Amino acid sequence: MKLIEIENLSYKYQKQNVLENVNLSIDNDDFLAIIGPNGGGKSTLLKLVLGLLKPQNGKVNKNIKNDKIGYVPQNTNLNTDFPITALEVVLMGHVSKQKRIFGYSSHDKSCAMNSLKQVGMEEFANSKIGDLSGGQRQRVFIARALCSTPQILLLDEPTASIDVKGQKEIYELLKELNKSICIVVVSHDISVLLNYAKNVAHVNKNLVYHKLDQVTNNVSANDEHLCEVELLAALGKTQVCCNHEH
Ligand SMILES: Nc1ncnc2c1ncn2[C@@H]1O[C@H](COP(=O)(O)OP(=O)(O)OP(=O)(O)O)[C@@H](O)[C@H]1O
Repeated sequence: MKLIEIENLSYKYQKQNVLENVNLSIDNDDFLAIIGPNGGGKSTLLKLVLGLLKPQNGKVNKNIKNDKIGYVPQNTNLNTDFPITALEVVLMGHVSKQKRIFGYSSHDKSCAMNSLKQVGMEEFANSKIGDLSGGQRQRVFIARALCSTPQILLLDEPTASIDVKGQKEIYELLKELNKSICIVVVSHDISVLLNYAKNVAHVNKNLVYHKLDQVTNNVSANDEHLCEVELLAALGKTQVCCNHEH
């Protein structure tokens, strides 16, 4: 089933064209990697899917309600000194649905504990968010997005500033979640992503789409040094231009 269908989408901030004539279809069981250079328009595309920005040209057709789209934003490592527990962070996933005057119900709390369990963080429920590692903290933010039992989970650079072991753990978690949820990840971790993603969208104003199973014969997914340029070369998009040096 198609969850999202994007047709001829264009977007500009002031006079700067950021996305041009983008087409993309996302199925309910997809694990889609969105890659591309800094400033290429990846986050803007996610915001358009989320409905945070309105298309200026073209359409974003959604076959799901907005509250069934989970979102893990960039830079969740900011403000780690804030005195809040992992459980409280996850409970914030309920806030937009029902504004509560007298705190959270026991049902909210058990849902939040359930989400923490899904990401393997239930034993850290009462830990301060600032006392967790980057990878653990990211799991808590994923748990927060899971509170609304989403059908699709959008993650914007979920493994930025997390060590290699932590990155793999996050992707293993996403692979597990992908058994029942569509996963869309913006990331620069190409070599890690290759082991997990089913499809790749390269966004640099325009969008070029590739089915990843057509690549795995040409590329070793275990190559730690694989970079975006090599991946795109393997995909057949050899006209990519960059200043990359090994
Ligand atoms: N609110 C905004 N107002 C004006 N320009 C913006 C705004 N948000 C983003 N831009 C610009 O739009 C372009 C695309 O930004 P976007 O964040 O979508 O790229 P990105 O591919 O996610 O980049 P990165 O990999 O660095 O996160 C950039 O040139 C950016 O400076």
